[in-house]
Amino acid sequence: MLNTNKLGYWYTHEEDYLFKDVDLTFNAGHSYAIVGQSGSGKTTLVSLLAGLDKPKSGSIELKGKDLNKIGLTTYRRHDVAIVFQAYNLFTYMSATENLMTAMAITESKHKGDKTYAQDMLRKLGLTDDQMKKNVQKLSGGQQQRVAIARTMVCDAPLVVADEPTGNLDETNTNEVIALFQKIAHEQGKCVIIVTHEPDVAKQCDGVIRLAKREFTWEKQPA
Ligand SMILES: Nc1ncnc2c1ncn2[C@@H]1O[C@H](COP(=O)(O)OP(=O)(O)OP(=O)(O)O)[C@@H](O)[C@H]1O
Repeated sequence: MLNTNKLGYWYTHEEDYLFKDVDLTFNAGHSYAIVGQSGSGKTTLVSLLAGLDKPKSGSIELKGKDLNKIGLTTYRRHDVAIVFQAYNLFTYMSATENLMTAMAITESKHKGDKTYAQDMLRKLGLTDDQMKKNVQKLSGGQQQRVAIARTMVCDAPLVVADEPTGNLDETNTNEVIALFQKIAHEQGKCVIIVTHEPDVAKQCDGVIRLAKREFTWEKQPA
């Protein structure tokens, strides 16, 4: 699905690189955790994988095609769905409206289908009353569920999440991770999650650790 070829990144000088010559492969139908100490470059890596920034060296390919050839705007609109710690929902809209907007922007095949959006929110545990409310009136766990539902109604084959459980308690964390597993195993998407939490990493099919400027596989999907 997605692979990096000799990927490298640095912010100021090349000699202060965060990582270099990184070759990683991410497959459809699996979830992956990216772990490593604070400041090691995890967020930077997923920003590149999500097409939010360009590599300084090497390249990233989706199904064998360089992201630069696809075009980062097209890639972000059609191929990747992003979940942030801070939810990044449209705060002046309801949960249903957030999903409807995402489907419209990404040209999802379910564009305009309100029942589909509501069914997805229901599946993720939101009540009819909650999905009509302005999202700011929902709890953190409920807002993160809306953000995840948003990735599920879009057709993007790739889901990238940066600390998606950072603001959640243990129960909500477990539920959110179970949802990511469903997205990978039942919808056949490729899910990549940056996390500080060992319990979250443990539940993913693959674990990649960034240390000493190198990414290494701690666990590879079966
Ligand atoms: N825009 C920027 N300009 C310069 N340096 C930056 C910028 N963004 C991040 N950095 C530096 O790059 C390094 C890697 O940052 P990054 O956020 O990718 O790490 P991380 O592993 O995700 O950290 P954390 O676990 O704390 O979120 C850090 O030392 C950070 O200070």
